[in-house]
Amino acid sequence: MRRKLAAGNWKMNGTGAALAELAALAESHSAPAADILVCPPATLLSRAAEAARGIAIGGQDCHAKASGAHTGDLSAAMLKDAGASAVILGHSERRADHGETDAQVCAKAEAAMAEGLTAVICIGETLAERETGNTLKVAGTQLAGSVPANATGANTVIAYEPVWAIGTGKVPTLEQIAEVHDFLRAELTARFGAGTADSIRLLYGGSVKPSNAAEIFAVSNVDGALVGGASLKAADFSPIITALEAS
Ligand SMILES: O=C[C@H](O)COP(=O)(O)O
Repeated sequence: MRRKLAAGNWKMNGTGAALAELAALAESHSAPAADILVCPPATLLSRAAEAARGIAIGGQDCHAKASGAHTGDLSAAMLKDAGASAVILGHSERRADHGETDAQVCAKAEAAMAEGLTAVICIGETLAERETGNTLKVAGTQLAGSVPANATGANTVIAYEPVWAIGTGKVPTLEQIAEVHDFLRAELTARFGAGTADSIRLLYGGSVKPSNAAEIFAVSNVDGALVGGASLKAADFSPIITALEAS
């Protein structure tokens, strides 16, 4: 049985004052029936780890190399040292802004896993790809190229995030979410076998809010959510976590 996961991605939002939201979240969910992960900007990782009290903390990216001349980058070991237990990799914003390829995402995931971090690997189609009927083809290609061969339920989480649903208020139909999540589970089963595939959590991401969370969490093979905007305030993220716990 997969334990549900509510993951928050603060993206490039938040200074020290935002840690009050994390503290409030921890206060409201001291014994959660689902795993909770918050991924703040790297500048807040250490302080977030102190404020989190039971909530896991994650980074939003890491370099594939352990150290070296890579100005501005952070290694998996650095994230771990700052208190992270997970890292988001291959988010569509990084794929778009920094040209990250599936192979690069895979190398980063291998580096994260080698440090004992859980890799939250993001995939998802653009609107043009959906409208041309290529959603599953894109999802399958990204999954195959971005997920390392040593993936397990302990070191890997997959987040399906349609690019057109991120920060737009647009959400796929529940049937569309189910189609992709069922497909991803089948692809993982074909590659890793049922035992491993059944242990890897599949998150949905893209305009998840308190008002739509429960119906999304009822969808086949949805094991939680990767939440952007609605993870910034405890008042928004908390009811999403509660909906997940009840699902
Ligand atoms: O990583 C989170 C996703 O990009 C979703 O963002 P959003 O909830 O603001 O649409």
